[in-house]
Amino acid sequence: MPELVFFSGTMDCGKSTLALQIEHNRSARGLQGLIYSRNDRAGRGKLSSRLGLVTEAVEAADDLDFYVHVVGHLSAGGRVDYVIADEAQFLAPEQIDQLARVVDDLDLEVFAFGITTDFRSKLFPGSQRLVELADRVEVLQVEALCWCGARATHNARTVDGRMVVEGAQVVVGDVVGEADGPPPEVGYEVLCRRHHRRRQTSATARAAVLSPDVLPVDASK
Ligand SMILES: Nc1ncnc2c1ncn2[C@@H]1O[C@H](COP(=O)(O)OP(=O)(O)O)[C@@H](O)[C@H]1O
Ligand SMILES: Cc1cn([C@H]2C[C@H](O)[C@@H](COP(=O)(O)O)O2)c(=O)[nH]c1=O
Repeated sequence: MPELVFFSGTMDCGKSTLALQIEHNRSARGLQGLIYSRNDRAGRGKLSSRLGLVTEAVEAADDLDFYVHVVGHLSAGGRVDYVIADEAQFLAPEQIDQLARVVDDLDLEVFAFGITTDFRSKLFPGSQRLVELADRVEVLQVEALCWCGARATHNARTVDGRMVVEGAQVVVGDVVGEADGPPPEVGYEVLCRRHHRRRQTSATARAAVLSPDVLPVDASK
């Protein structure tokens, strides 16, 4: 039976890479997929991975109806064996319902990839609907790590290097590492829950080590 599968995880845990691998393995066997993405860092109409691979994709704008689009493709004589939707957290809940309809009414596999929660650790509406509707939710096997070495489960946003918990839900950007030079205006860092709650990024942890007189943790939190 075809399924709606939600591959979820933090930023930078390999979701887009897996999407490209699923696409590669299926197309190598002569299957044809429709690939969608939204707000990919590489630009409109792209699905890109940090490993350097990139492929063309249909940009899933607000007004795209997935069911109508797939049916249109089939009606025009196109072949569709499966559907891939990357950056699915940015999709509207109704678009997730349309993906479920593609599975149920067109008998096609749908693989959706996205982060579950935003920088405030709140569900994205698209991810919430995926958790509600997916046949399976798969957590990526390659764990992203917090600076402390624990499994990263949360996404932090930094503005000018400082972690923030207020702002627009959607700001396209990338994770920034210690070797990446001065912080960009808006960056992201994956953290474990403990350090997300304490708002301790790698930069603040480093600063605390350099200033041992400063107590690192507010015990009331
Ligand atoms: N230089 C590198 N060498 C090996 N693996 C890398 C390198 N750069 C990135 N990666 C891998 O790629 C992953 C990010 O892949 P990507 O598909 O872009 O993530 P996501 O879509 O989840 O944000 C990293 O977690 C890491 O495993
Ligand atoms: C946490 C968070 C992330 N985003 C953006 C930043 C990136 O453009 C994407 C995630 O892409 P990835 O391939 O999973 O790294 O989402 C956002 O807009 N708002 C957030 O809170």
